[in-house]
Amino acid sequence: MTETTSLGTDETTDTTVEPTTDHSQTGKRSEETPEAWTEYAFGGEPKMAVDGLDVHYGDDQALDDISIKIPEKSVTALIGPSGCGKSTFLRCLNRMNDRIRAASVDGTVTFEGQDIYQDGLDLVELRKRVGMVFQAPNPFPKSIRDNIAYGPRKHGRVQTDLLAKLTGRDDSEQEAEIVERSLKQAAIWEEVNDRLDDNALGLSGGQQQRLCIARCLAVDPEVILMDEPASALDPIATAKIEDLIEELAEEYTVVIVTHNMQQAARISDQTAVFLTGGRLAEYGETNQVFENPKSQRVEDYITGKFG
Ligand SMILES: Nc1ncnc2c1ncn2[C@@H]1O[C@H](COP(=O)(O)OP(=O)(O)OP(=O)(O)O)[C@@H](O)[C@H]1O
Repeated sequence: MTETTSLGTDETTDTTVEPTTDHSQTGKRSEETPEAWTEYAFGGEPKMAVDGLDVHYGDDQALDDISIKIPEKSVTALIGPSGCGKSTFLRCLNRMNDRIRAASVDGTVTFEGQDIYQDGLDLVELRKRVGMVFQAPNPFPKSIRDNIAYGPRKHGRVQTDLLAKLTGRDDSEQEAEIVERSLKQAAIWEEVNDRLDDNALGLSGGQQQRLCIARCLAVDPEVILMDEPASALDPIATAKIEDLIEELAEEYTVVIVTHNMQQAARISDQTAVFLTGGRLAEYGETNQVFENPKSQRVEDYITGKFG
């Protein structure tokens, strides 16, 4: 994830430069993006829908008129060259950009038809329903158990502290169930169930990332946003995360930013390709986007001609 305060065109990633390929044989055009290239007709109501989204950091535009409908219980991959706005887009889905002073967001983002940018929206509730997992695993410097129980305690779902006990309420059993269920869902229970009181920082990087996924699951989200969740991990840990994401998509709506095109092709149901300038070049069913892209620029990007 790029977290900078200055903007500017990086010549090495400037995909606004036309590729040198002769497109006359393919009939694909690279300069325009017809709506048909980004309108993915999947049938049914979208879990989330983004319409005419523009994001600026100060005077610099990071996203330009993005419209996407995200189907539920599936994996949506966001790919594209560095700096094209993938992380910015992801952060718009649970209003994490609100925390960036320079960011201004225009357009509409709905969650099950409800505008998430409407005044007075409960952001804690939104981020509970639309959870996020970051590139670098970021467990709290607490025990494994406390990491998982943190959210349920904060949201008042379980009370296990001294005051609760004094007032006759003790949800320790319920908390233990949430901890076990979340760790099992994140495929890490077997590795940690005998050391739940150990500090989470003692786990390996891959284990820490699955712990962070478990922490996100503990508050029962409906959508899970993942920003390059495996980029800091070795191939074995990455494979575990990929398997886990595919399993999670049976129950949750997953939106993942990845630099790894093979990963996107392996695990996602639909793929959105962003290109420099913060524009959406193509959005559709993953096999179609990778095997028969409508956009020449997307084909050039996927085949490694630039980016
Ligand atoms: N906090 C910020 N303040 C100012 N500009 C930002 C900020 N975050 C991102 N940008 C700028 O917005 C543009 C899009 O950045 P973003 O991180 O969303 O792209 P990305 O596609 O996720 O990049 P990468 O693949 O390198 O993580 C870039 O030009 C970046 O410099």
